[in-house]
Amino acid sequence: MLFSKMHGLGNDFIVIDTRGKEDIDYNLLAKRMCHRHIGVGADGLLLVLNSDIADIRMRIINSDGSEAEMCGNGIRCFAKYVYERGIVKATKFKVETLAGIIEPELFVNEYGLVDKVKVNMGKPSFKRKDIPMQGDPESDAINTSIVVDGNEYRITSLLMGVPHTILFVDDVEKVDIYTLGPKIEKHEAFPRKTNVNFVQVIDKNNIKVRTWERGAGATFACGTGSCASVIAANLNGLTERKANVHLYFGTLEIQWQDDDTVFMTGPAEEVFVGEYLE
Ligand SMILES: N[C@H](CCC[C@H](N)C(=O)O)C(=O)O
Repeated sequence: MLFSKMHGLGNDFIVIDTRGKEDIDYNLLAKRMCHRHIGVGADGLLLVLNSDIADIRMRIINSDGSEAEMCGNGIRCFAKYVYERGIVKATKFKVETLAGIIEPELFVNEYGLVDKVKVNMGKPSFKRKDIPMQGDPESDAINTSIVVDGNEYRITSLLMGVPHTILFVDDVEKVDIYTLGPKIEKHEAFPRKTNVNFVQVIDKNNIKVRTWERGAGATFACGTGSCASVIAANLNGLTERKANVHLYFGTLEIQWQDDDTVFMTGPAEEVFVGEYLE
């Protein structure tokens, strides 16, 4: 099976054109191909499929085999993949996902290759029934708290295509993400678990984010998590609605518009193509 290995600021993916190959167990394939030692290695598997309601359809399966509704870094890679292979001809198009229709816009360089993608990520939801999160279904989870191992943590949780929980810290490098991340990811407050973002505010327009992803563990970057982190920082009075998210391999530009729409702009890279032999 032919694949492409891509990444968005170090959040890495295997991309496969699965049009006409729907009879494969992609949850199992994701676990095998994403394995860092006996597979190709990636945070997730992105599938290209036909759509009846948009120009193309994307599925995202985490490295643990669970399927997510959306993937911000992934859709930038996906958009580059389908454009450069002529599967989609336009530089702005609609992608069907489990989180709804997402609209990437490609920036093509002088060689006809995509090096930056601006994505309309849609609108966040703050209601606990949408996140989903325990508590009054109509209430939000802005600046609330949860208890983990007897310790209380201030959090803000919201839905940005997928569930995200944000904690503000003084230094993202000093967070024990491997201990606290999974405990919050699987906390009973979140019926469908949650992605966990540790956020260090630098100033009103700049933050650092370190993410523990639902179904994938610690990643170098998370697109939906970066969007959710800027939204949460603004709601908590810490940043403007437009901010740069500084990550290990570069920066994502996030803008939460007054009409509630979120735009994310950042790079997408293709590293290699290969053939999976299993
Ligand atoms: N890495 C992705 C998020 C994947 C979400 C997935 N981990 C889940 O919610 O199960 C991103 O860039 O937005």
